[in-house]
Amino acid sequence: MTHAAAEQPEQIAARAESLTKTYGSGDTVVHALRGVSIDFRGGEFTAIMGPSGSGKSTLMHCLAGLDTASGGRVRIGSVELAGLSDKEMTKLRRDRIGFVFQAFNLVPTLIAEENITLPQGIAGREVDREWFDTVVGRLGITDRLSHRPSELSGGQQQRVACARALVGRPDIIFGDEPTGNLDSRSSGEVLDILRAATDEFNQTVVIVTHDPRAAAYADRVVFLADGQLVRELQRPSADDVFEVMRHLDDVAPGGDSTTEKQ
Ligand SMILES: Nc1ncnc2c1ncn2[C@@H]1O[C@H](COP(=O)(O)OP(=O)(O)OP(=O)(O)O)[C@@H](O)[C@H]1O
Repeated sequence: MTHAAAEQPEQIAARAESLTKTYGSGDTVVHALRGVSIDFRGGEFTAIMGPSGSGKSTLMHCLAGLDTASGGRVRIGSVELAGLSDKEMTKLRRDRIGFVFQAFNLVPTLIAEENITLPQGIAGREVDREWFDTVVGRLGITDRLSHRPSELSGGQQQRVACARALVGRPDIIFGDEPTGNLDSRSSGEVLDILRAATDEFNQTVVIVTHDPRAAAYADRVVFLADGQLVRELQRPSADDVFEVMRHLDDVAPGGDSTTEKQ
């Protein structure tokens, strides 16, 4: 089929189509997503930005199969999430997706190394020791591997969570504020390794961030306002991102954000 070939579906790591998400009903209804359509190409690093409450986390959770959309469709690779059973969804998340989410806490009784390799163990896969050493070395946690999470700083725990997401080399990595707890040096280490995941291993990275400097590591920055995609920048500088954010803050919340559409 020439049409399918032209679309090159294997190049799309994740896709949202007309995604809507509504919380509550009646007077308390919240339209967190109002019809979001977006593709994430394989090997691309995307940052999602937007004012507080604009729907960033909701979009990421729906894309990662952690939350169910109210309407529209989500695809990871060529797999449509709506058609999956709970078991299939768990397998897809385990095999294809890495998470660096603040809510995804480390297991308190396991040392850092065990936390990092846990998903591989559950999946019954061998850990690539060379890649493991590279990841923990680049993240600066080699000397913290035998410590439990309670013996690590918040930033170190965050880097352990990042290592856990990277070690299995998933097709796509979702990060919700992956540098949220980190000082600028540690942030740089996390962002460098996410950048390397795309540049060196053709993995796809999607992060939510409030930090224009973090967004400047991405190939593409997309902006949400009031549940809609309103802007997109390719390879922007931190200053470019900051300028757009400032303008979005002016029109949000609930303003006529669609006028921002390009
Ligand atoms: N479980 C929920 N129940 C009701 N409303 C919710 C729920 N989760 C999110 N919302 C609402 O949906 C909207 C989008 O929330 P979301 O967390 O996606 O925004 P965000 O852009 O990630 O915000 P922030 O930058 O503050 O983390 C907000 O108005 C929020 O209050």
